[in-house]
Amino acid sequence: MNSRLFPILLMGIGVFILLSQFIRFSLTLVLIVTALLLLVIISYLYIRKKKTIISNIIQKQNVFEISSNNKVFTGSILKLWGKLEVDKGGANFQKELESLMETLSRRDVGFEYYVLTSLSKRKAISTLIVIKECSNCRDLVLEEIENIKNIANAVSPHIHLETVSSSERSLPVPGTWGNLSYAKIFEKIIDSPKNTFLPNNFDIEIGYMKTDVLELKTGIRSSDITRHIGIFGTTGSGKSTTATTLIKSLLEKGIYVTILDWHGEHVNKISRLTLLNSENLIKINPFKLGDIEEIVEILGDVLQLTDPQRFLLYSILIKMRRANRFDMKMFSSLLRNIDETTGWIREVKYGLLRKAYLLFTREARQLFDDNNDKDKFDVEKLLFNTIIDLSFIRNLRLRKIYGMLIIKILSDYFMKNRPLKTLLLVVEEAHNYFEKDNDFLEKLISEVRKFGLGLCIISQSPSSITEEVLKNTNIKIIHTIKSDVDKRILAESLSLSPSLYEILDKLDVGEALLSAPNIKIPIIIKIKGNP
Ligand SMILES: Nc1ncnc2c1ncn2[C@@H]1O[C@H](COP(=O)(O)OP(=O)(O)OP(=O)(O)O)[C@@H](O)[C@H]1O
Repeated sequence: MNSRLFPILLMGIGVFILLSQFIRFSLTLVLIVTALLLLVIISYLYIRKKKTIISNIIQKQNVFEISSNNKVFTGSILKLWGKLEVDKGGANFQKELESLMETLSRRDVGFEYYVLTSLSKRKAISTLIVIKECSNCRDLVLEEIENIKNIANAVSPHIHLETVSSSERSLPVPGTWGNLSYAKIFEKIIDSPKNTFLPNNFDIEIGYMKTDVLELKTGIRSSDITRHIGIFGTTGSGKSTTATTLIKSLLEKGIYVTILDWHGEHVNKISRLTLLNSENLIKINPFKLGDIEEIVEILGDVLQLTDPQRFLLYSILIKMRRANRFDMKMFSSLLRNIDETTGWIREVKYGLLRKAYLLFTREARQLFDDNNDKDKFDVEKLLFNTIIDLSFIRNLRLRKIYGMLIIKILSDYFMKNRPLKTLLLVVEEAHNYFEKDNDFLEKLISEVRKFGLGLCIISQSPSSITEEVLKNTNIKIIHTIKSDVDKRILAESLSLSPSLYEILDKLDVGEALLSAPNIKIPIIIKIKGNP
């Protein structure tokens, strides 16, 4: 019991005895009054004891002194910083902090240590509070701070301790709140996107996004795939794996996929897709396919024809249509029989013959020569859900022509038939097709979206792809990019913030920057590995 209770009790009893000389009290009244008196005194003392009264806080030279219930506590506060040495990353701050706390907890020098974390305005700061019950002991506290800094140097070399100077803001002293356990983190800006930016409206899951506290599944909307997809990244950064993850998710949703596989990378990776290669190749007759101008555009681009040579090619194709003959022999004979009325025509004719010679080679005939005059084939049956392995076509220009003709067949089919189905045409090594301004491809990419055909353009060299095509890929999945030109072009097309631009060449394999219509700002995600 409190030492002040006895004098007060004695005083109360004395007053009562004095009064009892003048007034006659009954015994019961005496007992009741005494009990009440005792109750009041005990309650008063109990309430007084429960209250913690901080009467004074003084801060001087980064050392504070707190007077609380007639006791004095002296201490200091140190801010925790993570130090990263350039070119020597890999510091595990959390582990180092734990070693520091463990070492401090073994110290028996009368100090107490608290790690206190404040969270405000998307910023978290952790501090180490060093405190001891003592008065007039600033020097002792300063000495202990020096000791702690030396300990930190030894056991947690990447943690820097900085004394916090006084501020206008007052916070409750931890001890007054009981034995709380505090989180341990360093000062950092929490850069996780605000709730409104989180990509939660997706139905095609492709990976997850890491925030400071959790991993959030993330993806794109299947309804956006006709707005075209671009997957970019340096060799080995994870492009094909990302495409495979995406394709498998799309197939599960009932969306059709056709892969134009330049290097045969996808062969055997997706069992649900039929493989087309040299064994079961579909022969295509380029002279028979739709719009003559587009055929001239495709052949002219690959064979690098001059404008007069394109014109000559155009006139030959018109003649083939009129004669209703589309075989290579007819093409060859019409070309050879062009009147050499002027030297200029002769020059153009032999220039075209020289360049078109590629179309008469054995390899070309295996791909294009279609003598049986069949002008229709079942596009859905033959081309939907297939991997077209182009790697067996040795001549790269023939490979490109064949790939472009497949793109044309599919786009014509969607535009003419509007099949109420959605197909994603995956174009691996897309810079081989979209490398220069090509009216056919530019027109195609802006038009086909309305008809249910989406393109997924995969390339390690976005700077080689025409700007129009890059602009038209509304979903971009960008793996690490090392070349400055490529980084700049992608950053400009997405108006990236300087911090995201800096990250572009530092992403790990499988990590990517995702920009899509279902998210407000680009985010860094980890793509699911091959499911
Ligand atoms: N999301 C991922 N998770 C785990 N591993 C991955 C991931 N993405 C890629 N990898 C690994 O990285 C390697 C290269 O991946 P991938 O072939 O997809 O890269 P790429 O960019 O297509 O390369 P290239 O341009 O040479 O074709 C593979 O061995 C793959 O296992």
